[in-house]
Amino acid sequence: MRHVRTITENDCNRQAGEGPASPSLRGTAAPPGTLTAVPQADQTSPESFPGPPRPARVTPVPLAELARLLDADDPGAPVGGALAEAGDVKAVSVTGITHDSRAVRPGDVYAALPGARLHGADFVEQARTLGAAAVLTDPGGTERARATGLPVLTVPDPRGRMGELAAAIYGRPGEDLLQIGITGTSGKTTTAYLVEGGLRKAAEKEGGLTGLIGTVESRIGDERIKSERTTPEATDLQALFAVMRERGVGSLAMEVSSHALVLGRVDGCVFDIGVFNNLSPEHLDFHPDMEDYFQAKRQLFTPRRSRAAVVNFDDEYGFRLLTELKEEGFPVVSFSAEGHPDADWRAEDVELGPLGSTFTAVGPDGQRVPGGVPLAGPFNVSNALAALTALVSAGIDPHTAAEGIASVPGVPGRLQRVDAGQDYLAIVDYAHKPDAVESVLYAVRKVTDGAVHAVLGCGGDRDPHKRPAMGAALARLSDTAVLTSDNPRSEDPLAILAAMLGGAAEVPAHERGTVLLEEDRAAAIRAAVARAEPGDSVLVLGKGHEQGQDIAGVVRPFDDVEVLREAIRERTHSAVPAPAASPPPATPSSPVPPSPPPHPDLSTENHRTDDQNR
Ligand SMILES: CC(=O)N[C@H]1[C@@H](OP(=O)(O)OP(=O)(O)OC[C@H]2O[C@@H](n3ccc(=O)[nH]c3=O)[C@H](O)[C@@H]2O)O[C@H](CO)[C@@H](O)[C@@H]1O[C@H](C)C(=O)N[C@@H](C)C(=O)N[C@H](CCC(=O)O)C(=O)O
Ligand SMILES: Nc1ncnc2c1ncn2[C@@H]1O[C@H](COP(=O)(O)OP(=O)(O)OP(=O)(O)O)[C@@H](O)[C@H]1O
Ligand SMILES: N[C@H](CCC[C@H](N)C(=O)O)C(=O)O
Repeated sequence: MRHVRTITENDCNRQAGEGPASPSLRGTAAPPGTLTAVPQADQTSPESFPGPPRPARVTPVPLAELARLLDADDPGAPVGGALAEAGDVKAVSVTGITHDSRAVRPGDVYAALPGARLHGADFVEQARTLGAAAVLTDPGGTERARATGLPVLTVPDPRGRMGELAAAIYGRPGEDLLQIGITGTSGKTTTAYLVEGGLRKAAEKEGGLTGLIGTVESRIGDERIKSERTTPEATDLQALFAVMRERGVGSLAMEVSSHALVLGRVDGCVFDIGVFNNLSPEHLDFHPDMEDYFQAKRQLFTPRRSRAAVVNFDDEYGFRLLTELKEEGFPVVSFSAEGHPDADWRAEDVELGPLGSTFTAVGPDGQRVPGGVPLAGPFNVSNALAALTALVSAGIDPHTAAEGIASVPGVPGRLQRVDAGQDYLAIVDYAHKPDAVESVLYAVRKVTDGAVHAVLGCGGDRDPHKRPAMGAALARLSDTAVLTSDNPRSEDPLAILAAMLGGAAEVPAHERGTVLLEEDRAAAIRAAVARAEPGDSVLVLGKGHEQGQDIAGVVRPFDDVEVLREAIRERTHSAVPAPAASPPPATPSSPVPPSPPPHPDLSTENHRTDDQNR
């Protein structure tokens, strides 16, 4: 597959012991929860253009038409309007658009955007060299753009216009796709996979391919492409829609982050269904407060962005959204995994298991649909019910939807089991915010007879406010809490650890497990594995599917699944018995604060209430 960073046919993309690499995620022998993540973040074929995929065929659009589009919608554009800035536009036509000078292809509009760190206008020369046909920019970039000799379209807010322009250049591809967009602090990726499972099942019956766009990967049918971020920038998103349409995709599930809504990445899209999962503290470096964060997500549920809403009745912010949407007369359907009778769809007869759960989805007309989800934890019942409600709202038969959801083989890095023949549970999960850490620890506690040993770090250059709460959650809810590094990025890993430890120390000593500090993530994982006994659980949290660790701007290969598997094998082969029931001595790399008795006692007598062990 050219021009696309594809991972479908890579041998790394399968589990040990599986058969030959399959182009499909379907039909593999892997048990639930073991789907692998994309293996190489930067895989490109030598002859391909850098950057995300583009459609093979685009009908050239005269630049004058684009200039008119901008002027028509923006009579207030400065210096005589966009058209006046565009020079001799009659001779120029356009076949693509990008906001990244490095990804320019011949015939593109290069959108030179003002950013928080840089101005895209500083890269116009590179764009010209690579064959840009024109530049879209703001007044601050006009002069630099003109110096290239290219036609220049100037508007006050080019980021705000880029999406509609991209949609116009690629022939409004989103209009030909059934689109389900999912937002919320936690569960977007999982729900998107589950929705795609339902869409696939429907497509098997009705024809066509399905698509997926999200944090881990994008999928065009069975082809898997590494993602750069949760929601692509508008230029890349519209191109991806066009590729999907070109290859016969009829429906797609997509994650919509709050960044995407604020930064115009989904401009030019109207989702058939917008799904709201939940809201809890996260990204408070980007959003000044929770209200701003809620309002950002709220934008998805306006006629400009969605035709109908599916909302979590059980979530505090979900309930507020539901109430507001009903008052506004916006079409909305609610769901409740807790079985609230006022919700349109609710879960009954929920049976939670270590590998997944079953439930009955009860609909507004009393219909009863047997459902299942191949991932453990009550929150995944909620994600599955969200998916089912969205699929039904999009017109898919509920039984087909439920069948498709239950047949999803797993979600990379989400409650992903690692099995190297050990007699304890080992799990990799992407929990990297307080609410998710708590949810996953509660879920694993429920299915663990013995002790829970959990490893967690916090990402650098990301919301610092969540660090103490994450440290506290780990200390409170695990028997061994190993605090370690995530992606420190430009920050001092020890400073991040100090903030986590501060939170852990706030938990009264009798309510917390043994707290260990180990800056080196692989060593931290080994430390957790070293403490595991039969019937225990080892959890490695925060990085999930990620394939690298960013330390001081250098990304080294690091895959929690592989490191955990290796640690388990090492321990099995060295046959070292689990350490005796006393904490290891404090060393410079493990300055352990005063800790309670070790886990055999903790698991039963850690003074936790039933509620805490819920
Ligand atoms: C806050 C945020 O999201 N910022 C994004 C934004 O940055 P920015 O506007 O400040 O851009 P900048 O770095 O100053 O650069 C200015 C312009 O120069 C361009 N440029 C820059 C260098 C160059 O060589 N050539 C070039 O053309 C850039 O493409 C950009 O258009 O536009 C950039 C270009 O697309 C993004 O890379 C950048 O994402 C940053 C790196 C990021 O980390 N974003 C994360 C937080 C994010 O978006 N996360 C959410 C997930 C949230 C969740 O659900 O957990 C997501 O949707 O992924
Ligand atoms: N509905 C939920 N409620 C609470 N926690 C959840 C829920 N769904 C998933 N989680 C937890 O959050 C983690 C991230 O889940 P997932 O990737 O599905 O969410 P996300 O919204 O896409 O996250 P992100 O925005 O950080 O990429 C999971 O690994 C799990 O620990
Ligand atoms: N979408 C999230 C992912 C965080 C994952 C975690 N491993 C980290 O690096 O902080 C972000 O970019 O903030």
